[in-house]
Amino acid sequence: MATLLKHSAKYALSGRLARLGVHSRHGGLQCLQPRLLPHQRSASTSSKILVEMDDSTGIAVLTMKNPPVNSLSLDFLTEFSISLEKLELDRGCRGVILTSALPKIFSAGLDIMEMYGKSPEHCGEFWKAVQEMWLRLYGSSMITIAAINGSSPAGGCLMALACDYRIMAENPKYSIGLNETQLGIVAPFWFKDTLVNTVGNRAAELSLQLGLLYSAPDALRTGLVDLLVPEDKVLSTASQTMTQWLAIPGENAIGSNPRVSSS
Ligand SMILES: CCC/C=C/C(=O)SCCNC(=O)CCNC(=O)[C@H](O)C(C)(C)COP(=O)([O-])OP(=O)([O-])OC[C@H]1O[C@@H](n2cnc3c(N)ncnc32)[C@H](O)[C@@H]1OP(=O)([O-])[O-]
Repeated sequence: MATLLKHSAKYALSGRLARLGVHSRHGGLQCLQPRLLPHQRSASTSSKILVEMDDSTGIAVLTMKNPPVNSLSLDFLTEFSISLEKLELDRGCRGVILTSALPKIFSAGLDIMEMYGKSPEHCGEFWKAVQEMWLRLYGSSMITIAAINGSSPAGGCLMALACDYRIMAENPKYSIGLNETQLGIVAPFWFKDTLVNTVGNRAAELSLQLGLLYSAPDALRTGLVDLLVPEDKVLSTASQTMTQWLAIPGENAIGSNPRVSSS
């Protein structure tokens, strides 16, 4: 499995590099651009993803900024996979925190406009990009933490589930879950497997069959997320947690991960 994940995650992206520089259809959002200290660098080349690498800690923060709701369009997914691949190849990078620049939304999931009225070729390319995003995150050799600072339905939840650890803002208005059934869609088996691996069989059955969206407290109770913290502490807690994980000697935290080490 590990070999499959790693090899699948490495297939060429160069043909899609041309998509970089395509601007958001919605545009216009003012994202905060933190001032970087000398040991920090912006590794970002993309308009929809901000990557900030701290060389002193080996931690990168990957911030999604695809307004209005961080929907996972083909352009966005391509940029995401390229950004993650670059970090994977950066020997100094050991951990990635995934978060959102948008207020109240982590990610609204797959961009529904990519699935409506498009050619079979476009749908195929889009679907490949969704799978690639999942393969890259789920099979990453870095520690990955989702700092969930807003709602995260469907594909947004999949993204969070593909990380090693999930920290969510304890705002009861935010929800997370694989709600595809409610949309008349059957979640693919790898969505299901990712959920089962996180919450167990029974909770996953209920969750998928009913298309449940969980409030932040319910998500914690179900095991969909690992920790709730006040909204303004999500990112700092993710950094502290990452530091703990990276303190595990050698590659042991990665090596102990059943999904990476099972083959
Ligand atoms: C096949 C395999 C499985 C499928 C997996 C999936 O992920 S399927 C996907 C399953 N995803 C869902 O079921 C999520 C559905 N979305 C929601 O539940 C809510 O939008 C929200 C909670 C994310 C944000 O609530 P809020 O009150 O803060 O914001 P708002 O609601 O006012 O929306 C603002 C604008 O964003 C637009 N837009 C929204 N989502 C999408 C999208 N996915 N894509 C594109 N666009 C989207 C929305 O139309 C509107 O556009 P407008 O009119 O301004 O041009």
